[in-house]
Amino acid sequence: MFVSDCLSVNEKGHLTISGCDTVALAEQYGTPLYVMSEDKIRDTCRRYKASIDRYYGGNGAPIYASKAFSCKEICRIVTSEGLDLEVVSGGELFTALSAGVDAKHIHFQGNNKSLREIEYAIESGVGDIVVDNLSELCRIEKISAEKGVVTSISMRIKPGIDAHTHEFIRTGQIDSKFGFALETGEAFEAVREAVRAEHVELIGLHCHIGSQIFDKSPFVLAAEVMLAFYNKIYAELGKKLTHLNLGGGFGIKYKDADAAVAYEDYMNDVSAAVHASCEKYGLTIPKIYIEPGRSIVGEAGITLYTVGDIKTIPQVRTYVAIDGGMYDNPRYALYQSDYTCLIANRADQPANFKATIAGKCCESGDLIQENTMIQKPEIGDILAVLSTGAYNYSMASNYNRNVKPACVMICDGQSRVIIKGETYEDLIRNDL
Ligand SMILES: Cc1ncc(COP(=O)(O)O)c(C=O)c1O
Ligand SMILES: N[C@@H](CCCC[NH3+])C(=O)O
Repeated sequence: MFVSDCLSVNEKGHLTISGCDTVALAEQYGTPLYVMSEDKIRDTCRRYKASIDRYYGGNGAPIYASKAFSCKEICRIVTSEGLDLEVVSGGELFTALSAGVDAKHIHFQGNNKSLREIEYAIESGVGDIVVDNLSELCRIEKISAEKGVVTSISMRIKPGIDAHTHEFIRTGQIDSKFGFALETGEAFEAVREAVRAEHVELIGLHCHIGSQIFDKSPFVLAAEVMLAFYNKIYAELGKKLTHLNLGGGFGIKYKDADAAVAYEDYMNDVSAAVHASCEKYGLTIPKIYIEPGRSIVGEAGITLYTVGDIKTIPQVRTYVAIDGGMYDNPRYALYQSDYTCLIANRADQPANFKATIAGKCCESGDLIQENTMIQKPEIGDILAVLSTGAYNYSMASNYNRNVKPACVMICDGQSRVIIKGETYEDLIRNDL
């Protein structure tokens, strides 16, 4: 009924998340409020881990792409389930290390890592730095030489695959700022450089074709393209790699109509392609990594707001104004992303009222959803936006000097704060 299996309705007609009444949560913690289900996150981690175990005998791991939601508690939860962690900035690395994540299980991505970030990654002993471009390779080589260490690296390859998703969140096609192109020979030359370099050890290849992808075929194609390249490196350079990271990007449900594919199905088809390609080239199956972010936390999260005003413009539309907006969820403003919205305190009622959900920022485009069907709203209602666990908190800002909401985690029917809500004092902390 409600996009995610951790959501339901109780006898009061209130929306629940993993057994907790969302209206009670809004009362206890205030709104806006991010709410995450630990049960759901752990369940998804276990499904991914079981797939790596089933198809590759555990040789490899799922890596949680922490950009989807980076905070200490989520880092602790996913790594306690045996996942590795991907970080893309010094800040995400600091968060992961502060949470106690073993640096060897951290993969450092990014298309323009600063000198400071590279030094920090090397000093911390991260397991794998994923190199995006030649200048970065030179920087890593130089810093490693200065420190007298050999740094493990992978190369980010653009497999030339145009996945069907929003233009801004595609990354694997040739016109992308990320990685080395295969078609032009750039990737091969970069690998040759990496193999020559003395203070880096090239362990593997990485690709990521985009995000929120429902179709299985681009993932299968990417695996085939990457293994052909993996083989070429051995055949022509005599370099045996050991790791292949096939990226993330699996689609989740934002609306009930979204045709999300079960993760096991992706894994089944992709692993069939991996096994077939390895057999074709006579390769030992490398350690296989996948790097999902959205699909681990997305459907596990909701955001609760209070309705503060309802403004009907005759013959035009009705705006339902909430106490949050693009500062806690910029995704509609950025990508016109779909969301399911509902009145949490009347979740059992029919959604027969057409509303545009407006945020409180000083910006006409500050909307969460336009012309969406919800239960007839009243001022003071709790409005829930579903599937907000990924790329909401992590993309939040302080626009208009709004404070970022708290986040509570639900486990076994109990709630606990995992991120405190910001205060006005937090806003001026660094002001001089
Ligand atoms: C390199 C890389 N890995 C992993 C991810 C995670 O993708 P998703 O959250 O769609 O699973 C992304 C984001 O698209 C990415 O850029
Ligand atoms: N931030 C995007 C996805 C980017 C994925 C990271 N490369 C979203 O909200 O959908």
